[in-house]
Amino acid sequence: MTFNSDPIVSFQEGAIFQNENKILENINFEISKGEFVYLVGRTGSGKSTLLKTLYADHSINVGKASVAGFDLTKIKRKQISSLRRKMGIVFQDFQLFDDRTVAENLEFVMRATGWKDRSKIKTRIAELTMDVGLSTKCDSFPFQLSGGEQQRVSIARALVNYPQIMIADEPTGNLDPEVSEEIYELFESINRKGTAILMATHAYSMIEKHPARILLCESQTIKQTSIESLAR
Ligand SMILES: Nc1ncnc2c1ncn2[C@@H]1O[C@H](COP(=O)(O)OP(=O)(O)OP(=O)(O)O)[C@@H](O)[C@H]1O
Repeated sequence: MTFNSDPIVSFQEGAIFQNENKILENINFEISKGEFVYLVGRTGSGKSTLLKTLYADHSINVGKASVAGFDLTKIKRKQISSLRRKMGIVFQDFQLFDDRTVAENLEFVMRATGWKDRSKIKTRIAELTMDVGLSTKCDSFPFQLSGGEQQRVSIARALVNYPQIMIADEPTGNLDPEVSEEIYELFESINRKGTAILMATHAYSMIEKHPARILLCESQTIKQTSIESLAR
């Protein structure tokens, strides 16, 4: 049996621009399959731009950059949906359809990504809502849910197609500490089942409680750091 140990994310000498402005350069890092990695850095340091680059919402033309086997420097528009099917994306502001129930929010993404069989869709929705602790809320609308529950729906939506990596951009930015703790625990349980996670966050107290490798956006590049250096 051959074991494929290629990293899920790999950058070599990458540089990312916003129009003609350089946002990040000398980007050199890898994320292994199944790894949990934090991305930290001051406001405006380039975290969101890096994450957008990973899901091909922002282009990269300098250096080497790949995610889940896709070369981001060469990716074609028509390949982007295949790339995104290998990743789950979670935002700070949930981005749910307010006029659809939890089940309908999930079904919408499933149908948009090629799911057709009614009974398979139903079974997957039951699994997903169970995995994120929302089994009893399938028929609720987002406005009937707490912020933490809404974020659980968006995490379930990101998991629909069994992603190899989840990209989360400040997923607890709108949540209080107690609820944030539950969301971190949920990400940890998803990670234990084998999905890599790259999470941008400002919540150092959460990193202390849930340690993992930390990448820092600083001085227009990406460095590896530790919670001890950040706390100084
Ligand atoms: N659409 C855009 N057009 C022009 N400049 C942009 C755009 N988006 C981001 N920038 C600039 O790129 C730089 C990096 O922004 P980015 O949003 O990636 O930072 P961030 O680290 O995610 O910040 P935050 O923690 O506040 O989310 C900033 O200087 C920002 O002003």
